[in-house]
Amino acid sequence: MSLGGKVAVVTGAAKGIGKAIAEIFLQNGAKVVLLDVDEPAGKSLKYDLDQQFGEDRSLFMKCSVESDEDIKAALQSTVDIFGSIDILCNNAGILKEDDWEKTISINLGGVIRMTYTALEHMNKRSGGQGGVVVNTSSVAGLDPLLSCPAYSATKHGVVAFTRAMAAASSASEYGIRFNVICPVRVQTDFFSSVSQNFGRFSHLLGALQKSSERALDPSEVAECVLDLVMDEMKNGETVLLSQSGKKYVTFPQNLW
Ligand SMILES: NC(=O)C1=CN([C@@H]2O[C@H](COP(=O)(O)OP(=O)(O)OC[C@H]3O[C@@H](n4cnc5c(N)ncnc54)[C@H](O)[C@@H]3O)[C@@H](O)[C@H]2O)C=CC1
Ligand SMILES: CCCCC/C=C\C=C\C(=O)C/C=C\C/C=C\CCCC(=O)O
Repeated sequence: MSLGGKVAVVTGAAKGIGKAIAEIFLQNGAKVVLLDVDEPAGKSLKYDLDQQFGEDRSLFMKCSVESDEDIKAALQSTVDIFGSIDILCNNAGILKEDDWEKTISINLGGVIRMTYTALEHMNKRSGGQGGVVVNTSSVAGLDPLLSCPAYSATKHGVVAFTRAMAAASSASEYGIRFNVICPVRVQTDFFSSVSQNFGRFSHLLGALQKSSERALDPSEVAECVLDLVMDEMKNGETVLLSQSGKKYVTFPQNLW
């Protein structure tokens, strides 16, 4: 799949992993819609990207993945301005164990809300052109972290939702592939304040730390996302991304 002429929507795009995903898509010829709640950071990134790629290659829209209204408006504007949605990256996420309802609403609810609204534009069965969705889970979506049970639950949910949607899309001929990435620690602002966000489990922080292991660079995660977008054979894949590279995760089959 070439990205020339394709339109990608990325949530949590103003910084960190989302920013790296947006950049690699632009480098590969796509148009990119940057969605984020952080308006100053989003506008500043849009300005920088305009200098590198030209003003007509990206849009920034303030959009919370918690808001159906924001999502509907952002995706309709995307189609009105750029003509289609070909790629969706559900990447926005937070970790606040002491506000677990918000953590669930953004990390899992946001993925489901965005996906169902995007389907209205992408689904081949309802006039769309098909495409690909890549969701950002975490290693915590495969191996729960004891210091953040709610965050781990949301990331397990993102893996399950992605796998179920891949199967549902194939069975229903939506023409949309679904894949999920599960990175270990990545060097972003996520970690600069994370130590205050473990709430009642703060005393467990550090129990699993492997300080000798380097954090991944966001660009390494973006390369993995690009592979999953470009390779049309990839559907229903769960990719664990660690310091030793990427590994396609297999799950037990025929359990019932
Ligand atoms: N940094 C890490 O070590 C890892 C991060 N992840 C996941 O990667 C994703 C991105 O994380 P980072 O780039 O590290 O974090 P980050 O904190 O650098 O960036 C997250 C972005 O999401 C935005 N955001 C927050 N709430 C939002 C909402 N309601 N609607 C729209 N945007 C919203 C923020 O404004 C921010 O720009 C998250 O889902 C995170 O759980 C997964 C594994 C490791
Ligand atoms: C400082 C080393 C942390 C290792 C965490 C590895 C992966 C992180 C994945 C994420 O999605 C980020 C989520 C939470 C990580 C923050 C701290 C984890 C601390 C783990 C622990 O000691 O319980």
